[in-house]
Amino acid sequence: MLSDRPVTAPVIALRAIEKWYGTRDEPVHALSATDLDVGAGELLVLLGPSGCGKTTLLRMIGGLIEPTAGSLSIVGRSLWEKGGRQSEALADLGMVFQDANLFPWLTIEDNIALPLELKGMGVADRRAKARELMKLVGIAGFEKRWPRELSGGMRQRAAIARALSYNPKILLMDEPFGALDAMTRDAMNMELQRLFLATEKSIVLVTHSIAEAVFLADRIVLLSPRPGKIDRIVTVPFARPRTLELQATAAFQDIVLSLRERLAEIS
Ligand SMILES: Nc1ncnc2c1ncn2[C@@H]1O[C@H](COP(=O)(O)OP(=O)(O)OP(=O)(O)O)[C@@H](O)[C@H]1O
Repeated sequence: MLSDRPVTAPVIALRAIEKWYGTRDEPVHALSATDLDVGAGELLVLLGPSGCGKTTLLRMIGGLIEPTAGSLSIVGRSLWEKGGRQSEALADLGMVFQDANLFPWLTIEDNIALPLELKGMGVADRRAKARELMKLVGIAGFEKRWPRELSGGMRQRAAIARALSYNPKILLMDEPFGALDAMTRDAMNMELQRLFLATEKSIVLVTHSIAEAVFLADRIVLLSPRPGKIDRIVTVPFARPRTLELQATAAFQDIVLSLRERLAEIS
């Protein structure tokens, strides 16, 4: 059975994208020339051993790091302009990191509304939008709370709501649940799947967890290190919505096991 979300025109297209970091010693070849497409409405997971370039790749897609070579387009528009400036394609991207990075002096709703404030939206409209998003991510009722008053999982929900505030087509997530306990992480995986199905975003997510990758992904891009490059791309065949019970099935465990074996070989 193939995934029920067909991959259509790419919303992210990488062509021969490469990254070298200059350091005091030798330059580091973080990613060798890489081609990759992410389809509209696809959930793509980047998986691989420490140092294989997952974060580098995600940050290049997000316009936070400029590639050393290659081209990168977002919904058909080149992300980088001449002179090292990002183009308007940046508006199609929302980012979520391992740490929620909420401002402690702003209420939850004002944290979520901040990108809209920066775009010049009035206070009533942006708070209404924040409330709508809080309902979507399951934290309605906490509008006037401070970030410190929320659990780690709730703070990550707020960070996701903030990333969705200006309605980007693509969500980029760097180990968004890496700091959460196992039960909260399971709950957040279910929540992310619900959001993914409800909003029809494309998502690129970095994780260290093989089970999380197999549970969430339409396709898993396995990267190998020194220098970082794509080792293989694994299509995950399970229909959505997926339940946590799926993880106990032989079919799920088979994919986890083959990825674990390959990870051990390339680490
Ligand atoms: N700013 C930097 N300057 C120099 N080298 C860097 C820099 N950022 C990353 N690197 C190097 O580039 C390589 C890829 O790093 P990156 O953080 O992208 O890997 P990763 O797969 O995300 O690792 P992890 O799973 O540990 O987070 C590593 O060798 C790392 O040491």
